[in-house]
Amino acid sequence: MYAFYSLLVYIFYTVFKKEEEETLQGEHDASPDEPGPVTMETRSKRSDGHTPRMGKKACAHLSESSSSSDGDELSDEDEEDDLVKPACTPLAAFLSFKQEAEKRRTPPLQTTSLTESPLVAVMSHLLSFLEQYSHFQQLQQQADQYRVQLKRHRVQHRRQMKALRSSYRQRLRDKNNIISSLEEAVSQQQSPSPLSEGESSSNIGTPAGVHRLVESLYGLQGERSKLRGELHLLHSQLEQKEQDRHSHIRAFQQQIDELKSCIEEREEELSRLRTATGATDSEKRVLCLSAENESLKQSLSVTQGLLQQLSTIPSQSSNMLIKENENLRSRVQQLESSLQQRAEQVSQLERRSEQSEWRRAEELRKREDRMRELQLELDREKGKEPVVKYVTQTVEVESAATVKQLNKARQRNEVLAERLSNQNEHCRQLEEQIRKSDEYSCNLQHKIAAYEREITKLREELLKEIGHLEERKEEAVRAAASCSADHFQNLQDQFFTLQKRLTALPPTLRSMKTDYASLRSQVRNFSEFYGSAINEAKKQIAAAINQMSEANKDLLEKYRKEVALRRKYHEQLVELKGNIRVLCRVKPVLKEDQHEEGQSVVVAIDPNNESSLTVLTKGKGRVFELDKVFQPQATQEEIFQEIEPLVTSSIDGYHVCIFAYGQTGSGKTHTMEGTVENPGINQRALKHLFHEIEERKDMWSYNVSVSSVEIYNEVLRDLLSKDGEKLDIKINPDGTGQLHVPGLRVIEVNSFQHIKKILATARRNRITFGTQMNQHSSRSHALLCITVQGTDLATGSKTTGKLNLVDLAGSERVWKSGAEGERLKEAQNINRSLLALGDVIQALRARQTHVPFRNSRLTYLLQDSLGKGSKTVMVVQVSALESNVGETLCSLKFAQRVCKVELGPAARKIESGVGQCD
Ligand SMILES: Nc1ncnc2c1ncn2[C@@H]1O[C@H](COP(=O)(O)OP(=O)(O)OP(=O)(O)O)[C@@H](O)[C@H]1O
Repeated sequence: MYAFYSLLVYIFYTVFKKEEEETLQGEHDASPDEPGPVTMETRSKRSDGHTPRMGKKACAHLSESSSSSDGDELSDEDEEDDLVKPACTPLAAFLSFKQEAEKRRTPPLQTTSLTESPLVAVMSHLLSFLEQYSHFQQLQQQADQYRVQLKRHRVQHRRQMKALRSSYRQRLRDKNNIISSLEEAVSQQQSPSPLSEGESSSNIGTPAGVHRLVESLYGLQGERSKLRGELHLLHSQLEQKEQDRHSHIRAFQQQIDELKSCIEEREEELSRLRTATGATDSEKRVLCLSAENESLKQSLSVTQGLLQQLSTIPSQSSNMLIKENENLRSRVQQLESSLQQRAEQVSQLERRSEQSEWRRAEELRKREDRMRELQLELDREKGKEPVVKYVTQTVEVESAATVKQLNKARQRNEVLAERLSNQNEHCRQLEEQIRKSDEYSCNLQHKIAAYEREITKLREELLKEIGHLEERKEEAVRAAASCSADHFQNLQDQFFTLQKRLTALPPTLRSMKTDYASLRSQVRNFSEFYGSAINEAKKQIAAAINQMSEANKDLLEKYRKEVALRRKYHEQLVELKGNIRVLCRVKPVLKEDQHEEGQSVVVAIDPNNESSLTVLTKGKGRVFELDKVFQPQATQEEIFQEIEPLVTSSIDGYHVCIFAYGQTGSGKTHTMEGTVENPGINQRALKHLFHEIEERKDMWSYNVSVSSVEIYNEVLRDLLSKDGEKLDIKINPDGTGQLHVPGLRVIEVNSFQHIKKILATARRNRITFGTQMNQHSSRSHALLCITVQGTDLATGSKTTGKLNLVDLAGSERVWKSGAEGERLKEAQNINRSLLALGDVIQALRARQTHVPFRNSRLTYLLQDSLGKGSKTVMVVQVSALESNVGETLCSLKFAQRVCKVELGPAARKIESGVGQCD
């Protein structure tokens, strides 16, 4: 390694030594007239500030050769000196590098981490550098020679030109003198002098004298024109010479430019090589700085372009913003006006609602007063049936009126709800619009922020550029001291142009600044105004929504109150009448029922009294008082209207039983089941049930389950199961004491459509046969049991309501129906179970401690619905025909007995979150 370094140092030393020797040799060999190549030493000395030998020689030579020249030539010499000077700088740098290398050679070699391959690389770089450098030197020398030759030629040419010019001028001056003297002479001859007047007069007087004078004058004039021609010729020659000189100068200048470009190329190559071979940091820095300078120049031009663009952008964007601002302002005004309209509508609705509420409250107060009066009257005259009936009728009338009013209120509520939904939709649209406006404003602010950033960036760049230019100016001023006059002039020109550009820039910047400031203030004002307008609009919308929701809440509250009141009235009514209600439906006389011609109708109904019915028997009219008697033409809907409140009670957690009783063929199945086109109580009740559940879904959640059984010949059968297995009635092992049927299929239903299918299945599975009295006689009691379990969403309390819909088998007189065999057995079982039902009713009416529920499957199964705290409705079906008068009387007598049963106040089956409280 040491050997390698020694070799490297030796190579360096040898190369530089050789160069020094060559330089010294060149110096000694150089003649004073022809300056030799400029050596490293001379250049280094020049760079160090010493008088260069070569410079001295050149100066001596030039001063010798131009001893007769004027001040212009001296300036040319200076110029030559300046032309030579820049070539010394790289050489000086290289020499300093060499000195450093020599310095490094002296200390002992340190341990180095260089391996063989980097050293080889360094050596190869150095060799290539030396090679390049020698080539560069040659080029420099050539350039110097060319420069000196050019200078010499130029000086010689100028001298020649000056000499020529002066000789021609001299000659011209001589000729002019001659011409002027001749002209003087001629003028003297033409104007006779007063001193020689006598002599002249004597000469003029002779023709020979005059002739001589004229001849001499002509001769002089000819000579003069000749001289003028010569002068012209000289002038043209001079011009030609001048042109030649110019062409020579141009050619030389061209050669100099080519050489300069060649030198620049070489210098660039050398700088590249230097960078590659590990040039000093300062050189690298210079290169980087020059590159940065170039990039800054480019960025300055880009910046200027951007500034020009930006000077136009703010005005455009500000116009856009102003337009947008106006649009948004108008939009906000529209929103405000629409909000005002909505607020007015809401206030109108509120006023109307208040008025209707006030009227309703007034009516309710009156009704309550009336109820109280009636109650008092009832209490006073308890036991007097007519009064009860009167009260009942009055309450019914009032209840019907309340129902109508409630329907109206419901319709009004629906309209209001629709309006509210419209309002909500509009509010949503407004909110959407506001949201979009917000987004747009946000985008604008982003754009403005981007502009701001760009402007700050540009400003920073501009300031940097100004600083850079200032630095360059200072550098130029510094360099001016050492530069030639032309170069200084160029720099000065550049500086002035830059200064002009700098002075031209601020107005643009100022205008841009003012534009930007105005735009920013506009945007700030706009965003403030827009933000406040949006906030105001939002507040108004929120207030309107609150008002609407308040109004809606009020209406809902009123509606709930109305419903609760209605329920209360109904309960009061039921309690007044007793918890068993008996309705009577008279079957219309159908063609198929008139087995014998001329059968008369024995049942009469008073159109003014809906609760009494008269049966003509044996010439006498027997009046039966029931809760309600329906005309033969009464529709299924009318029947259901009467039952509807009880169905609602089952949702509230009451046990309700609705059963149809009557002789065979009297229309029980028609009333309970109906037909597909004209459904009966079962379907309507379930429909109503689901409707009520839907209405209460905000406060309650319900589970509805259904089971269906038939009791045929005292045997319990599942109507929803195909296997027809016998079922048994047992006490529920859960300890509640309630009955249940193990193995009974209970289906949970969640829609009316679902339950329709279940009803169809039950109907299909029920046993029917044709009898003399009914072609499709139901030979069993059918029970449809609906259990409604409700959960209060607010409190968590649970209710369990039951709705038993019973289609009893028809009682029949065996002798009359002609039943035999199986039909006879069926009829006997049917009659037995109906008798058991009668016994139960009797026991309940008589308030016996023991009620024989277990005497039949029917009564056992209906125990829950016929017991205390239940609500029961019996629809007694009667035929109006004379042939059925006996059965009609029996049914009506039974119905009247049922009417007298008191089940006591109905109890709601409700279970709180903690325990059960019936
Ligand atoms: N109100 C009515 N309007 C029209 N038709 C009726 C009415 N009531 C009953 N009917 C008709 O009378 C016939 C017998 O009625 P339904 O089967 O309902 O009697 P029922 O009491 O159920 O008899 P059973 O006890 O034998 O089953 C049916 O064809 C039915 O359509």
